[in-house]
Order: sequence, then structure tokens, then C-alpha cells
Amino acid sequence: MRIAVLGAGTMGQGIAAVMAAASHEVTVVDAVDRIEGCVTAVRDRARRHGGDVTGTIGGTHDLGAAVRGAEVVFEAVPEQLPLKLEVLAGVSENAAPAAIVATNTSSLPLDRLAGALSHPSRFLAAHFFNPAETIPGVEVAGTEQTDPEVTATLVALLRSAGKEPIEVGSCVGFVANRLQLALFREALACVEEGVITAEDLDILVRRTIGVRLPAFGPFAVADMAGLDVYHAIFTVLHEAYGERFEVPPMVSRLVEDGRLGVKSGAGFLNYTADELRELTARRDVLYKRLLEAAS
Ligand SMILES: NC(=O)c1ccc[n+]([C@@H]2O[C@H](COP(=O)([O-])OP(=O)(O)OC[C@H]3O[C@@H](n4cnc5c(N)ncnc54)[C@H](O)[C@@H]3O)[C@@H](O)[C@H]2O)c1
Repeated sequence: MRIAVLGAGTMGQGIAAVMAAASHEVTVVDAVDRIEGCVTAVRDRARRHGGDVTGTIGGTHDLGAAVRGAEVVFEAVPEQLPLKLEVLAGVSENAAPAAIVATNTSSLPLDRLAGALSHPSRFLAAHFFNPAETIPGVEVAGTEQTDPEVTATLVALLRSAGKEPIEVGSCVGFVANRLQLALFREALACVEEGVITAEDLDILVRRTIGVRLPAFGPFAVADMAGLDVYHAIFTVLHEAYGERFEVPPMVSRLVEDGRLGVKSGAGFLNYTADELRELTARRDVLYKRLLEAAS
């Protein structure tokens, strides 16, 4: 496929590297003086990521020329609404009506960005994580106007390039950044209260709750801990810290229904008898391997 990547900074280079390593014809567009430097950086990153780079990598300052022949355009210019609107308007003027336009915005509302395009049904978000060539997951979000076929095509493109697209609703900040910032906000609160240093907090996270996350998400972790246990902890933390730790009604409901997690056979998630039997052993093996890999 012919792919244009707009903005060849931290993210654009990574996205271009992913696509070049997957044999696509990639053109990066940037406002920097030395565009050759961006191309070299993309090629180096693609090589480190994928070995042989069979796709071509070009660079230009000319957005119009780059997007004119592109089947997919990835936008990765800085997170400023007026700039993104200007760049997307330039894409709209020059790209073929059938081209798919994907923004890598972290937080800007997709509906506002879609307003810059004359074919908003071809627009959606592909939110990569840094470094884009290494982190597997990519959040994919459309607006109400996005054609489902466009989403399906982008998802297939990402999969074929070795990524793991995960579709999310079109909310500000999507999902991963909301989770990441919620954790960071509480980490800052702990440091500001003086209960731990920033250095020790990083160690604590890496050696406790962080060990679990590559293997199990927050709902699986909660089910393994026991939702009655979470209910009790929320109750105490709510008294100490107020509103932000109020017992979530969903947790209360599940506890009332006897869905306490793995120990009662179901919680947030459902488990087959086989899964329940194997879960603890699988968990212990995974944690051991993850700790070995991280050391
Ligand atoms: N850095 C991250 O960890 C991260 C992660 C996910 C998403 N994002 C999002 O990705 C986008 C890009 O972020 P980044 O970290 O790569 O920024 P960056 O500053 O590293 O790169 C942006 C690039 O865009 C170029 N640029 C500026 N104006 C331009 C224009 N008019 N035309 C073409 N190129 C132009 C800049 O010269 C720069 O090289 C933002 O929307 C950001 O929120 C960033």
C-alpha cells in the first residue's frame, strides 16, 4: 500500500517504521529542514524492528504531493488543535476521496478533527504507543460518521503489520491514557503527601502491581483478588480519601449477587470450569517468566 505519514517525530517515525517493515511504500512529511534525517531515522528504526526493510521510504516537505497518491494517511503532527485542523484540511484538499485518514491524536476530540475533512466517513483514530514499532496495541476509534468498512480496512492493515488493534469508543483521551493518567495522578498524590519518594514509587510499581499487568488486565486482577476484598478496601479508602475511592456501584452489585470473582466461579468476567482449574497455575508461571524477562 502507499502510505503517507504526516509528522516524522517520535510517533511518526515509529508508525512509518512499522509500515515500512511490513513492505509498504511509505512517505514521511515533516516541516524540519533536513527531511533526509527523518528518512534515515525511520529506516534505522524499521531495520531494528523488522530486519529487512522491503518497502520503500521517502521523505518530503510537500504534504500535497505525499498524500495525493496515498491510500492511507497517518497524521502524527504535534497535539495542537489548530495545527492538526490545518494539516487535515491540507489532506482533504489533496488526497483521493477513497483515502483513509487516521489521526494519532492522544486527546483531541475526533469530531472536531473530522470537521476539517470533506470525507469524514474515511476518518478515524489509530492511536499508537511509543515506541510504535515495539508496543503491540493500537487503539482504533471512529466517529459516528466513520464508515465501518474503513475501520475494518485499517484494522486489517494494522494486523498485517504485526500490531494488535483494539477498537474503543470515541471518547476524549480514549481508554489507555485515561488509565495511565489516573495511575499517575495517584502516584503524584502519594509523592506529594510524602509517603514515598518518586524513585521508590517506581520500584514499588515495577515489583508489585506492575508484575501482573502484562499477563492480566485490571478486571482479571480484581476477580483474582476477590470483589468482596475490593469492596472492603474501597470502603476504608473512601473514608480516608473521600469521593475518588467511593465504592463503585458495579462492585457492590456483583458482591450482592455473590459474584465475588474466581473464588465464587465468576466476577466481572466469566470462567469455564477448565479456566478456573488452570488459572492459578498459569498465573504463577506467567509471573515467574515475566520477572525473569524483566531482570
Ligand atoms: N509521544 C508520545 O508518546 C505519543 C504517544 C501517542 C500519541 N502521541 C501523539 O502523536 C502526535 C505526535 O506526537 P509526537 O510525540 O510524535 O510529537 P513530535 O513533536 O515528536 O513530532 C511531531 C513532528 O511533527 C512535525 N510537524 C510540525 N508541524 C508540521 C506540519 N505542519 N507538517 C508536517 N510535520 C509537522 C514536527 O517537525 C515534528 O517532527 C501527537 O498528536 C501526540 O499527542 C504521542
